[in-house]
Amino acid sequence: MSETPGWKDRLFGGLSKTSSRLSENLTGLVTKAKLDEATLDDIEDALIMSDLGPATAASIREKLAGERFEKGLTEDAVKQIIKSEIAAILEPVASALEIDAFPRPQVILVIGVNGSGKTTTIAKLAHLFLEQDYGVMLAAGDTFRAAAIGQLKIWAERLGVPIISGPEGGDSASIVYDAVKQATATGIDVLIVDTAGRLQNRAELMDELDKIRRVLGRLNPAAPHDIVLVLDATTGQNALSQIEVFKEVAKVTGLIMTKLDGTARGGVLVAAAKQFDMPIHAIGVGETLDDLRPFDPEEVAAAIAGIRE
Ligand SMILES: Nc1nc2c(ncn2[C@@H]2O[C@H](COP(=O)(O)OP(=O)(O)OP(=O)(O)O)[C@@H](O)[C@H]2O)c(=O)[nH]1
Repeated sequence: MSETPGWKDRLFGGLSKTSSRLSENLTGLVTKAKLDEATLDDIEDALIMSDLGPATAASIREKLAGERFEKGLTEDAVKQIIKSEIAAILEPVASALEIDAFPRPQVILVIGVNGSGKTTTIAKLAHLFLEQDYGVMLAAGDTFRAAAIGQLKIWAERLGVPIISGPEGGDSASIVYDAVKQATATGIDVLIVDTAGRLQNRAELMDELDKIRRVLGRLNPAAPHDIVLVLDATTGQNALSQIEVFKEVAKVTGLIMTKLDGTARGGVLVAAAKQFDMPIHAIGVGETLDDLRPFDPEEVAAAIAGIRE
């Protein structure tokens, strides 16, 4: 897939708050010629304060302790090690959403709490698939609020893709059923379904998703193919608790982390990768359609560490 011009700028620009915070936290720590235990402790604390999570911070500390730093200790040398550790953590989980379902369509359910960036992410995903020449359809399965349905319709119109929707308070499962039928009949490759994000009521959410699964299963036993959880990076550690809960309640198959541009807490992406062995499909670094891409672990690690080569 061709890379959108400027993606690297968006990525590095988007993650600049995170990399600046990391830099600030490290400033002054790396002035000594030797890394003693106290300095290592301070660096580990700085990494935890940068939201990378205790496990990542400990593994970077271990790496630093094992280095000899023959050319003297510089902040850049430390950042290089942080970068390669982050890349090694992101590598196994970075996994683009592939459209390979047969029979078509591939059904992607998108879940996430209100305000997480779910609707915008659906539009960005649709844009990404359209760029790859796939036929895309949207389904407004989050019938809880009229505004959510309206928002998705506006995106569908802007993108020029069909959308199946129903009234506010309507039955999500029947909307999804209609959407799959129509998508199948019209040769759509990928159906992206907006679903409810009511974490407040787990039983209700679980029932609703179970019902969608049952109804889908009648048309295509393999559907839904993907259940993608959208997370707002600005919520920091709270994003991690959401993964914990949604993983159980909604059988999430992969993650998308958005709003990495709006926060100095982008390290939470790394914490999520380390803590949960779950595919991370893409990241969002802004509000426009081009601001969401599958990511290159090396590049994201460099952007978080603040090293642009
Ligand atoms: N800065 C930034 N803003 C984003 C990103 N993704 C989404 N947003 C913004 O976040 C706000 C909420 O996004 P929505 O897509 O409406 O979120 P939602 O989860 O569907 O929320 P509800 O409609 O409230 O349920 C909007 O103003 C988006 O433009 C991102 O990657 N970066």
